Amino acid sequence: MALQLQRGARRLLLHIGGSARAFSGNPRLRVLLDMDGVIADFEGGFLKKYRQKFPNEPFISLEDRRGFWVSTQYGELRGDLCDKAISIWESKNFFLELEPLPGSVEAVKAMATMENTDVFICTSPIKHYAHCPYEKYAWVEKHLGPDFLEKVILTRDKTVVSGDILIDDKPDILGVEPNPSWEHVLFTACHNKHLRASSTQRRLLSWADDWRGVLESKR
Ligand SMILES: Cc1cn([C@H]2C[C@H](OP(=O)(O)O)[C@@H](CO)O2)c(=O)[nH]c1=O
Ligand SMILES: [Mg+2]
Repeated sequence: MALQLQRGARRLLLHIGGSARAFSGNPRLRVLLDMDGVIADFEGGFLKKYRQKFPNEPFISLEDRRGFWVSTQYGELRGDLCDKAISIWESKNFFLELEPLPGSVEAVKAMATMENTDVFICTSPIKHYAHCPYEKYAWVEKHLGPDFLEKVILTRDKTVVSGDILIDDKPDILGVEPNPSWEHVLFTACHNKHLRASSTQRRLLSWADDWRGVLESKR
């Protein structure tokens, strides 16, 4: 009963947004930024390397992408294309060579210098761990600088990480914590742009969108 009341109160505070943090007395805003699809161009990098490796196979243009998992849509196109797609992001240098999404590096650097703001990169490695975790760190060092290595959180479950806001391109972010502390702001990507906005989910359309306004709304 007490636990239920506590959870209810927490949900209410989360519901009224930034004031939950204000009540807690912490003046600092903690921002969690997803990596692939938010600051690094996973979809563009995938399509480029897939077409290079399999020039005679059908492909899905970014315009026609639907659903979060690339391999699912390729598997629907033709069964064997699922494994061909997976072979791309399991290859050495796939994650390292992703281009930054337009404006992302500038925005992340600007955000990190804002007063009362803590920025973390919160990203999930693929389970084929031969290259991905190393390359994610190397990417951060290359594009954001060595100091940012302090800010990398690698986790397969983002619900257990605490923060005020999580900017992420995955529409459903699930894990063991049913009530994560953060508000998920959906970053628009080719695979999610056709989804109908849920009444509670806010979006950031790109890094040209008003990310400063979104952060301010949480203070
Ligand atoms: C397989 C796959 C992974 N990813 C990204 C998401 C995760 O990174 P991030 O958490 O930085 O968005 C990572 C592991 O799944 O690769 C896609 O964006 N699409 C895919 O189809
Ligand atoms: Mg992502």
